[in-house]
Amino acid sequence: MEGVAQPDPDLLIEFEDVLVRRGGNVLVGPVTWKVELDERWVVLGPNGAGKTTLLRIAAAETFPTSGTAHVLGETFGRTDLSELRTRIGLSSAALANRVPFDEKVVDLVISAGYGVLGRWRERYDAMDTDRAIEMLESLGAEHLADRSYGTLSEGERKRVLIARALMTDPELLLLDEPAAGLDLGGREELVARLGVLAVDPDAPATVLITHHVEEIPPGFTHALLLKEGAVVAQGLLDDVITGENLSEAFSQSITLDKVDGRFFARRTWEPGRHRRG
Ligand SMILES: Nc1ncnc2c1ncn2[C@@H]1O[C@H](COP(=O)(O)OP(=O)(O)OP(=O)(O)O)[C@@H](O)[C@H]1O
Repeated sequence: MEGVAQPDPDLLIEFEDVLVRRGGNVLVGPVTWKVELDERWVVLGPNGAGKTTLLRIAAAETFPTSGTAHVLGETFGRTDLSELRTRIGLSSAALANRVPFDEKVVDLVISAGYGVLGRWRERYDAMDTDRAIEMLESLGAEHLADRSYGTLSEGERKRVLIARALMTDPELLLLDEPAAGLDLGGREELVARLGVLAVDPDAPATVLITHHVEEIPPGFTHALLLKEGAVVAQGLLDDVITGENLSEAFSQSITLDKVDGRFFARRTWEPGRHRRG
């Protein structure tokens, strides 16, 4: 691995020309991206833009086909990715689908500390339980502790999975579409919780994937906008989340509003455009 650059100790994610190719197709890249300690990033783009593929590299779940990837100061190709994964909190649909329905919520949160999904011990330490309840509290989900995962609503499941991702006090928190499938109330509740986390100086650096600007919690600082695997724009949130950039990413004219620190987007209304004849 001679010639591979040393990681910058101030960066949690440091990608240089990272690219993922499968079967001759470029799924994402080349992406050069740097995430610092106190930053909260949103990765936004249409279906198939490559968001999850990029996040899976940040989650140490997959290698890039080319380029250089450093996460938490570790260099891909030189480090044990399974070790690295223990330092990262991840909530994703792929993970949600693997949770046994009869798993008790508090056990699901605790088991993150042991790097497993299902309950694998008869008893956990009181300290483990206390911390799990604390994490559930921070997401407003402590009342669900004794319920089984299968009985939870979609919104409750999302909050429990984020509590689980926080259980190990990760250095990096990765949230893949945390608000997907939630109704308006559920989305607003989650966005508010994530907004509190975003401004907490003790919270880990966070990367959140979404298709919808309405799901960007207040307090988020940066954005990476993808289209067909390529970066449309990246940098400070207000510089990236603009009508112009969204129009480019979503291939239609988008009008954007910002109210109370939140973004709202819609297709630009063009009178007569949909009239027949
Ligand atoms: N293992 C794979 N082999 C081939 N193509 C893949 C593979 N995984 C993903 N893709 C393709 O790569 C592209 C990017 O997928 P990815 O899931 O990263 O996009 P996304 O932006 O997260 O999409 P969505 O918003 O719909 O979840 C898509 O066209 C997808 O079909």
